[in-house]
Amino acid sequence: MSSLKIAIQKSGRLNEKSVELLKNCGLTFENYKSSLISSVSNFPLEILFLRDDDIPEYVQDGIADLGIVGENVISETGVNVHFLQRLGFGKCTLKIAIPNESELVQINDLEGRAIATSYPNILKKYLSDNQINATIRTISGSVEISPGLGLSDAICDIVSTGGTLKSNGLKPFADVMSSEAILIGKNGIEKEEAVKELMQRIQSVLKAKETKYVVLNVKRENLQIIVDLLPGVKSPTVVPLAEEGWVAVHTAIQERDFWEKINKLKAAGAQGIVVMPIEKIIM
Ligand SMILES: Nc1ncnc2c1ncn2[C@@H]1O[C@H](COP(=O)(O)OP(=O)(O)OP(=O)(O)O)[C@@H](O)[C@H]1O
Ligand SMILES: O=P(O)(O)OC[C@H]1O[C@H](OP(=O)(O)OP(=O)(O)O)[C@H](O)[C@@H]1O
Ligand SMILES: [Mg+2]
Repeated sequence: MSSLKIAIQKSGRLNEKSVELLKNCGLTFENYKSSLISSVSNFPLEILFLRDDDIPEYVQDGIADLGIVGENVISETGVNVHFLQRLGFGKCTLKIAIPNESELVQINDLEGRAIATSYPNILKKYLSDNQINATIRTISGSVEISPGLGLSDAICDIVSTGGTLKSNGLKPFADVMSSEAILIGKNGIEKEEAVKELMQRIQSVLKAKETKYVVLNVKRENLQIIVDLLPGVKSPTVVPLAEEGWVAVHTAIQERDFWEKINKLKAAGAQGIVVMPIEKIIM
């Protein structure tokens, strides 16, 4: 069987999580920083380590079959690729930001102003959708320093914690797009058996990540309240404890419901609650 090729970021914000995801899918490969291509020994896949800006076009042109890249970069390059899976990491927002002391109040106030960005195409579309004429100054990095240097009145760049804006005396002004890492494929690749297999593995890893395994002890008389709170993947496993009248309940709960459920479980008499990560969930 000929190998598929997947392009991931060589270094930077998405590299570590992309490698971790592929390893969690059971793929075995060398991850030397110096090698730009690595073969997976137990799956028909080669990994190309690239600058993230190049990944969408490599996938569109079929040089790579698959890629992991930020939605922002896909939009900026305007490629025609297939979105296979949102991956839940690399979450950020592309925002317009202005100096703290700026007199701009609403987005229409950007009319006639200069905005520095590494995302000229996304910004151009945003401005045109909002019928604003502004000058776009394209720079490739360290965008946040440009208002301080007198190069622009505003910036359009990626924000996550907001720390970089703050330390450069800027404040958020408008949200342009939200983004996360996406698995993309060249058109038609989703029909390949190996891609289906890889997608199934990725989905089971993602599903496991958002779920926790919970074990707790409860008096049998309170069991029904606990079972009602914990539907589990199918239904909870209930096993008797050595101590008469007590049972252990094993189940899975969604990470997002975690604290709310844990407090309700404690209120319902649950004791010795142990919460564990899950590696994979195969449905
Ligand atoms: N602060 C952040 N928090 C979360 N995700 C981010 C953050 N900054 C960037 N990202 C996401 O990670 C992607 C890669 O960011 P990074 O800063 O590593 O890009 P880069 O410097 O252009 O890398 P390359 O050297 O590959 O061209 C971005 O396109 C975006 O999707
Ligand atoms: O809101 P924050 O959490 O501060 O993150 C935002 C910063 O993160 C990204 O840069 P990165 O640190 O990846 O460096 P780079 O621009 O050199 O790629 C982005 O370009 C912002 O500058
Ligand atoms: Mg880049």
